[in-house]
Amino acid sequence: MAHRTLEQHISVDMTHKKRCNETGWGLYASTNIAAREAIISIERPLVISLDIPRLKDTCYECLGYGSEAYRNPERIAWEEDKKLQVCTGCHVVRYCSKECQTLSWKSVHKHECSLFARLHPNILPNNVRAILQLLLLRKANRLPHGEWDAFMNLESHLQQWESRNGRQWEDIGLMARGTKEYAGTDLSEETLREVFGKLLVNCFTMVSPFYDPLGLALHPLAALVNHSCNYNAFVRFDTSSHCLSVLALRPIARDEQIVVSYIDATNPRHVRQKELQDKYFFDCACSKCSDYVTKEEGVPQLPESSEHLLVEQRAFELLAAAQKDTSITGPIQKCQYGIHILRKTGAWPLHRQPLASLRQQLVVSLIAAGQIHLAFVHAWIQYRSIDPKLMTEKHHPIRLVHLWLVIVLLKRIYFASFSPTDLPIQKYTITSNSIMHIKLIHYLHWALMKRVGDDDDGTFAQVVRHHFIQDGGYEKQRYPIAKRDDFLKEAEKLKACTTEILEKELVWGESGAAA
Ligand SMILES: C[S@@+](CC[C@H](N)C(=O)[O-])C[C@H]1O[C@@H](n2cnc3c(N)ncnc32)[C@H](O)[C@@H]1O
Repeated sequence: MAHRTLEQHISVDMTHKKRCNETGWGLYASTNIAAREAIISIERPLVISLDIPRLKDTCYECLGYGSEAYRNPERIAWEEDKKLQVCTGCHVVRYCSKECQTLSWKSVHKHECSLFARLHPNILPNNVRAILQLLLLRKANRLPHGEWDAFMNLESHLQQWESRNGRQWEDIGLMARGTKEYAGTDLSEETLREVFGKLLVNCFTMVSPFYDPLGLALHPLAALVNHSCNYNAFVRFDTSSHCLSVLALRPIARDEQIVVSYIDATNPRHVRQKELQDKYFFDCACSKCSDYVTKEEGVPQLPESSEHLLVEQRAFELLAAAQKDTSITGPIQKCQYGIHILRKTGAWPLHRQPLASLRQQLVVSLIAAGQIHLAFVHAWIQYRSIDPKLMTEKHHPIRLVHLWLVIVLLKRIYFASFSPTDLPIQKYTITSNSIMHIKLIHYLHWALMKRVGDDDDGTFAQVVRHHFIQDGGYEKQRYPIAKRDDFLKEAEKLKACTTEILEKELVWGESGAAA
């Protein structure tokens, strides 16, 4: 079989590479690039690997969601129901159709299936599966021409991992030893340690078109994009086409460096700096890290007092604990308490972290607990009051996904057969006027359509358009303008409801903030 070259996988590339002392190699715009334009598009990155929980509810080939995914509240945004069939060879990976299974078998799975079967019921972590796949394809001479060499030229920070001599260095050693045994490769353990170092430093978190984390992905060209907390580009995955793209967030001038954010850039400066040093071995010197106060967000980069620092630390701990908690009420309580202790200080505007992340986690946890009405109110606060401060571009992909979530929740409320149990929502319930409710959904969907634009052919844009057409959106498009007064009344109701819920966060009763 003829091998595809590195270039054949790259359908768009508007960059050239340059090296500088501080940041190593980086990618620069080779022409003026408009906001939202694709800078790089790569069909089938060199490596993609699903997280262990996602192997159960995600098709191993097209990465579409199976029906199991509905139990995962983060995936509320995707409304596609597929029954997945497990591979009868290994009992590890699943497919939504025979076609997907055949494609996957031919391209990768036949090389790894018997190994997965041998280890079953144990499943290797995603980074080990990623490297095994790479080595097995290399051994079978099935890697696209040039990609192995390009991968081996990437930064590994191996010496720094070694001199830090921490837990991660131990893990790198263990993974290298295990992989050598499983893949039967001619590469030495030293080279395999280097291979793992390269994976850790250069992979992206692979997300669905709705930004649900799915696993990891790596491609040697995209790996050359450097970091800035004040980024001008973002990474997107269109799962069904396996396309990894880097898109411009704002206009980028010719010869300007393309920079994405490796981390959550909305976090406080000291948290960002620590994460970048821990995972990528550098001190960020971007414009956002150099300012004492972040101009756009208007919040101090460092907590103002030791008391605030302690509260911030506690709130971050509560956030991490809520993310891990698999019970129904536990994560809700943790988020609400974290929100309460931050807001009680009087120093945390709604968009200051980790307050914003606690609210986002609260939305996810409330959906999991079936408290759709309350989840909607918090999602609404996030979309209206928090996102515009944290992400100034109206078309920022996370803002669009949050708006989509608001629409999906409003739809769920409309079709829900139950009434809200939460008192403030009962008082102002937005379902009281069902015609208005439908119009609000349509109005927001229309606003989202405008922000997505007509020329975006990504999966997210396609799903948004598909649902708009299915709901008869184009015929109804005049409603919002004709009934502006009704909308204002509805907006007042929503505002009163959010104000009451926000006030309650300042009080901590025996059964929590919402008591
Ligand atoms: C994914 S690689 C990016 C390509 C890399 N510059 C190279 O030469 O291969 C990540 C590494 O690039 C470097 N890097 C990325 N962004 C940086 C920044 N803003 N300042 C300093 N170094 C940076 C760090 O060494 C980091 O571990």
